[in-house]
Amino acid sequence: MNSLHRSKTMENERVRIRNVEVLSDDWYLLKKTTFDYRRADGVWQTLNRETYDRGNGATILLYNLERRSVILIRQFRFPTYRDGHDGFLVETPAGLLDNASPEQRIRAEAEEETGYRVGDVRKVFEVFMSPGSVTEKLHFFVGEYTADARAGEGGGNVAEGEDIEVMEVPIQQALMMIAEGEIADGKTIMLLQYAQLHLFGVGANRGLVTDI
Ligand SMILES: Nc1nc2c(ncn2[C@@H]2O[C@H](COP(=O)(O)OP(=O)(O)O[C@H]3O[C@H](CO)[C@@H](O)[C@H](O)[C@@H]3O)[C@@H](O)[C@H]2O)c(=O)[nH]1
Ligand SMILES: [Mg+2]
Repeated sequence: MNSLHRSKTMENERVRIRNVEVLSDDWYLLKKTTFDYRRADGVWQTLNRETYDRGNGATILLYNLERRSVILIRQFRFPTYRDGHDGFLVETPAGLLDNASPEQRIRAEAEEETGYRVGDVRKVFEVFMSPGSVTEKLHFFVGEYTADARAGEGGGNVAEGEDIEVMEVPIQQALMMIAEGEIADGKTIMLLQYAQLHLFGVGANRGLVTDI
């Protein structure tokens, strides 16, 4: 049978959970699960997998068609601080859902991190960003901003250690930053490429950043 036509139930029958061990619950949840997995040839195999569970999240690209610009943030991301990287990442605003709906959460998060009050938002993807180890599903949005929609400074929550720089960047420059490795965050690259293809509407067929 073609893999596209397999039902979810049939696929679930291929997995039997045997044991779940919590390795750490200090901040979020790191678990080790032992399960039996039925391989494509029908043979059962026992596997162990660690999963890191921070819940789900949402992110948004704020864009302005007239100014041909986007809002990006820059912040220190400790896990990336190694192997020669300084740990400062240029990203789209994002936050964990904490039991709120993705749309509700991304509005609040965008304003907290960038200061911009967001009007209509559109959902564009729902994606597993690191499916080998992280349980999180990330909800992707785009929304227009205007200069007068800046309700505050943004910057994030100081008490939680957030120290966020807000940048208005021309779309062309943002795309160049991907090409040059200055933007190295998956969600941000996905949203900027979405914007290149579907929002700013130039260079879609040619795919060259210089065409924008
Ligand atoms: N004490 C402590 N605080 C932590 C820890 N890990 C994260 N925090 C704090 O938890 C807060 C989470 O901030 P959010 O803005 O809600 O989330 P985020 O870190 O920006 O995550 C977003 O981007 C991620 C990367 O793309 C996404 O994975 C995630 O879904 C979300 O969209 C931050 O204040 C951060 O300092 C930790 O281990 N210990
Ligand atoms: Mg955040």
